[in-house]
Amino acid sequence: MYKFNRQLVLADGTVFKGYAFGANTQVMGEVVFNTGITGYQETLSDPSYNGQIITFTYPLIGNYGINRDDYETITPSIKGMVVRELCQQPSNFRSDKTLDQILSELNIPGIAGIDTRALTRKIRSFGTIKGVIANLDQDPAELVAQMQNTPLAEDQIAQVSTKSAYPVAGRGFRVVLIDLGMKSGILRELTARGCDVVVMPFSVSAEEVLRQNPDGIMLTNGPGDPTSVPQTIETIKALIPLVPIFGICMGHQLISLAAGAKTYKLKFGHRGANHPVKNLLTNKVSITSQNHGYAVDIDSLSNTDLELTHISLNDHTCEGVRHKKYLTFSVQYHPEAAPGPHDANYLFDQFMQNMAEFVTKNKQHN
Ligand SMILES: NC(=O)CC[C@H](N)C(=O)O
Repeated sequence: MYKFNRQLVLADGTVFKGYAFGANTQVMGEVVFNTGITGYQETLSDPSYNGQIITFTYPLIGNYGINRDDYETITPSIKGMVVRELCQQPSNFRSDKTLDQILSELNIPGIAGIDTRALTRKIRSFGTIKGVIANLDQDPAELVAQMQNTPLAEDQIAQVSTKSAYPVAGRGFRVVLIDLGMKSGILRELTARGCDVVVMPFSVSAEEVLRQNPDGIMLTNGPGDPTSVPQTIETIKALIPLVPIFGICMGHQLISLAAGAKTYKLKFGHRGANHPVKNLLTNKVSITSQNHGYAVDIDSLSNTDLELTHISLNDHTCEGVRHKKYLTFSVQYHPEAAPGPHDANYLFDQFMQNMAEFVTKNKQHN
């Protein structure tokens, strides 16, 4: 029989004992749960999870291994991983290492053998909560005191955004992508449509963006509280009347704030690949990939030039908006669909159409 050798201690003093995998290091983070049945590689490498400890509700994780292609960033920055059962013998033709191996290499600890149903029910009832993954010899009371004295990081976007601008050349529309913690899938969807992308840091000014002579602006996903980047909100405010904008997740929240709406923190957020969203313009429902802890306040949209276009069918929160006058729209979920499903991929085509309309109207060359 294996012996317990690691613990997950929550800020309210609850202790879950389990088995160590991944790196042998102690971490603190916000404990959240993800309801995807597959997609653990995309999830562990999604920069929007920066600083978080992810619990998977699906009971077996690691069964198709880790492959070369499915990373969403080169340097994953989750704090830790909590699973019910870890698979150490993956079976898939693309697999080249185990989940245990990659987490060791990335210096990220995991804990297995946890009653993830009990943990998830707790988060659902009381909300997301701080937690520590530590070896069993650490005193839980001391860990709780440490958590109380350590606030969660406030500069999360700065931690994961690119430090300087770089081009990803193409022959199509010129897109300035403001990197708030970009998932590679967003770049993949733009380059698949031929876009000539310039990736810029979150702190970029409107003048620096406009100097690239963009046909459109892409605002990506990103970690933490959307109100923590006031200068990015100012940049977006200045750009909305000038260039078509497409926002995803954090990008959606920042467009809404720039237009005068409000955001708030959800009790336990939406994380998974199975969230139903209704498009109010077409009455169609998409099954979507999601990862967010904040949301746009629907009531606050009434004081803005934005209109509600999508809602969550689980809790009726805001899932998308568009501008009444300008070619700006955004969604709270992930149409780049990594790990899938692909229902909402059409939104990238909508962005291409908006850029075509803008170029035809405003950029007729002699
Ligand atoms: N994936 C994202 O962009 C998430 C946005 C924001 N960090 C939230 O939790 O709501």
